[in-house]
Amino acid sequence: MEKLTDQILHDVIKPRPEHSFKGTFGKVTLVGGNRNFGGAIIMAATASVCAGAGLVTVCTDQSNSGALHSQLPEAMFADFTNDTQVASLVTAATTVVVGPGLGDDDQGLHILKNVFAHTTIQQNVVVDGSAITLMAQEQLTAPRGNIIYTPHEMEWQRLSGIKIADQTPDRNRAARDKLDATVVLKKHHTEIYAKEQTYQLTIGTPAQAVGGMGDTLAGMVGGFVAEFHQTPLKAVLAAVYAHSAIAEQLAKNQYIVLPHQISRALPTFMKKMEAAPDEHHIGFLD
Ligand SMILES: NC(=O)C1=CN([C@@H]2O[C@H](COP(=O)(O)OP(=O)(O)OC[C@H]3O[C@@H](n4cnc5c(N)ncnc54)[C@H](O)[C@@H]3O)[C@@H](O)[C@H]2O)[C@@H](O)CC1
Ligand SMILES: Nc1ncnc2c1ncn2[C@@H]1O[C@H](COP(=O)(O)OP(=O)(O)O)[C@@H](O)[C@H]1O
Ligand SMILES: [Mg+2]
Repeated sequence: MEKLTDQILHDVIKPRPEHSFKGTFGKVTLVGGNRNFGGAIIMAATASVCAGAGLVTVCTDQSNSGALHSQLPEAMFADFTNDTQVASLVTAATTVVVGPGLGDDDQGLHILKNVFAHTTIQQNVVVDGSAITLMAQEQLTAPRGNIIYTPHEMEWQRLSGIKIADQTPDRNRAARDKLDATVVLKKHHTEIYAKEQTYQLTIGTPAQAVGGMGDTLAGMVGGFVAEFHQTPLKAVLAAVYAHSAIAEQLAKNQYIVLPHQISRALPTFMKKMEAAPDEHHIGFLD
């Protein structure tokens, strides 16, 4: 297993080209957030915006519209029960993030099937939270695209059939190979199962054990793969690393870290990381 270092940040986060516009940095469509879990998709969208995705649209329950706009005016809103609109927003995206707070009821299933029917082979598709649970429960076929699953250990148990206690690297890799996708297995020292290699995060803190932390990671992964689309796997690895690196910095002075604080720290963090390694100092929030 290859241990990730902050080199991955320097490999991925580069100064932005002068000749660019929002379209250069990808379009992310996020789908999730039912009446009860609106915060999940707002946190995910906040992470995508703060990571630097060019355009971000959120398909969610109508009741979340006001909260979304007041928290994140940079994002656009669509009603996730409008199948036609969701289909066209999914098709128009370069990256789709589906699942945070979607819910595993009939409404969530209907929306997920509509999303899965409209992704394309060129897109990155981040499948998180309820979308993973529904896929496992309903034995749904994976959608088209570069699929990135971001399960926690229980979601991975549901998707892979491997009980948490039996989730060894060898078994996880065999399950990944069957899925033919990138799997970000979230836990203390998250493991990333990619086609050729397995990577391990050796940073991160229990201060991250807070609801919404994974929703934020899903949005960050979506934002990074949209923005750094030339190197999608490295973008995933950099997002996973940055998420915990920022959390560790905040945890120096905080007992717990709020997920949105990670997102809000991203622009400053990324500015420090665009410089060559010897030009930055590690206390980037100082
Ligand atoms: N503010 C919000 O709106 C929030 C919404 N959320 C959404 O709620 C939905 C359900 O997700 P949940 O994960 O809460 O529920 P799940 O039922 O999918 O998973 C939680 C269960 O898994 C077990 N578990 C075992 N190992 C675990 C591990 N390493 N990490 C996490 N759980 C582990 C827990 O004990 C618990 O029984 C998702 O769509 C999620 O995005 C959550 O993210 C919490 C915050
Ligand atoms: N003790 C811990 N040490 C390091 N990271 C943790 C710890 N607990 C949780 N995390 C991280 O927090 C996130 C939790 O994801 P998830 O359970 O999906 O949260 P949610 O669905 O509530 O947003 C993952 O990225 C996981 O690696
Ligand atoms: Mg989650």
